[in-house]
Amino acid sequence: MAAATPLLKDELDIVIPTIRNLDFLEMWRPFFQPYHLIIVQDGDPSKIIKVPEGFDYELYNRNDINRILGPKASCISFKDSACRCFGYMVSKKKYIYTIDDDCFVAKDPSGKDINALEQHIKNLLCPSTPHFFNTLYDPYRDGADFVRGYPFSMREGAPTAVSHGLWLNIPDYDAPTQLVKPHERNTRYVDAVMTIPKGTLFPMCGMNLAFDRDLIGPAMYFGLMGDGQPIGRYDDMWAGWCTKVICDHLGLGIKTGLPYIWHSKASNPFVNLKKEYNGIFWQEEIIPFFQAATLSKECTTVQQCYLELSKQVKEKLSKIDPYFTKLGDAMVTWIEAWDELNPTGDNLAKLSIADGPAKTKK
Ligand SMILES: O=c1ccn([C@@H]2O[C@H](COP(=O)(O)OP(=O)(O)O[C@H]3O[C@@H](CO)[C@H](O)[C@H]3O)[C@@H](O)[C@H]2O)c(=O)[nH]1
Ligand SMILES: [Mn+2]
Repeated sequence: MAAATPLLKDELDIVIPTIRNLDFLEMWRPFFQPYHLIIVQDGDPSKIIKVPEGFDYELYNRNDINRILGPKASCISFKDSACRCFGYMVSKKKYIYTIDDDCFVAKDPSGKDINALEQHIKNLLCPSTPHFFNTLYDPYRDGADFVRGYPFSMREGAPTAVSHGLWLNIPDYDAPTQLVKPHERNTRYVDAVMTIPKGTLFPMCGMNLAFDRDLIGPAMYFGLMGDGQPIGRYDDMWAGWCTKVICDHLGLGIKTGLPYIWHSKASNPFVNLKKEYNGIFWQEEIIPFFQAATLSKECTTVQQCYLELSKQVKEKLSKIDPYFTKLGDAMVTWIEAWDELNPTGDNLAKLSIADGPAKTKK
């Protein structure tokens, strides 16, 4: 009997930011091999990244990013995993899964390998419930449903834009927490997927993340981080806060919980503290900004929402630090670059990327 075609095989790209050889793919081969990979090589572009045989991929290094985006490449971070968002921009697929190269296949309590990609796809393909919390968690999962008192008029749910997975072993802690709890490991496997309620922000981690690129792609800008910037390790957080405000405005859902991956390596907490330092103070003002952010009803596309948000960032956050003026401008550049690489309607003909990625493997 012919093997089943993997779910969304030709509709999903796997985006991996990296500074090292991608041996970790060997463990993911059973789950990832059928899919196309977009590898975003950070750091020194002259370094050769080895990719195991048998994977279909395209690889972009900094020279490629500069060649493809020209001056707009300034919005893509350098020497920070935030560079991964370039992969979202160049993809032509409806769905994206992004994973760090120190994340491996985890096992569920029965000892079975977890196909994280398959669970993310299930999360994305069924609705979310941002407008009314279901106390039995995801009502669309086998063995669950809406509980008594859940309005029948709301049981269709909302389209799911983001699936936020979690991590066993090394938890995604900030540097201060990691410094005081260096040996803490996450051993708790919680068998739940839940929708983050409308009006509630959350700390989005880019380590094990999937999203519907058609629904929310332009909001997944990972900001200006790393080299030359006063902040790092707030790339995914920034994208998550912008994305949640826009999802709430557009009536889209974000889920968190399963699947788990095995996060194998803790990065250096002292290095991380230097990267996070400003963010730890700034977020005390950034969060109230996003909590209060509203978008006008004329904003009906992600791009329109994002551009309106960028104006508010410059108006209301620049008092914290001039960095937010730069970030607000970079948010505009990101949208311009996104629309240039992803033309719709009459500007389709304008597309002329000099040539494709430096390296591809079919
Ligand atoms: O300069 C860099 C450093 C790393 N990368 C690639 O990015 C990911 C994450 O790197 P790493 O696992 O070393 O970092 P963590 O602290 O565990 O990552 C957490 O911080 C978040 C980002 O700020 C990240 O999403 C979290 O998982 C790896 O694939 C590295 O190869 C890079 O591209 N450039
Ligand atoms: Mn890591």
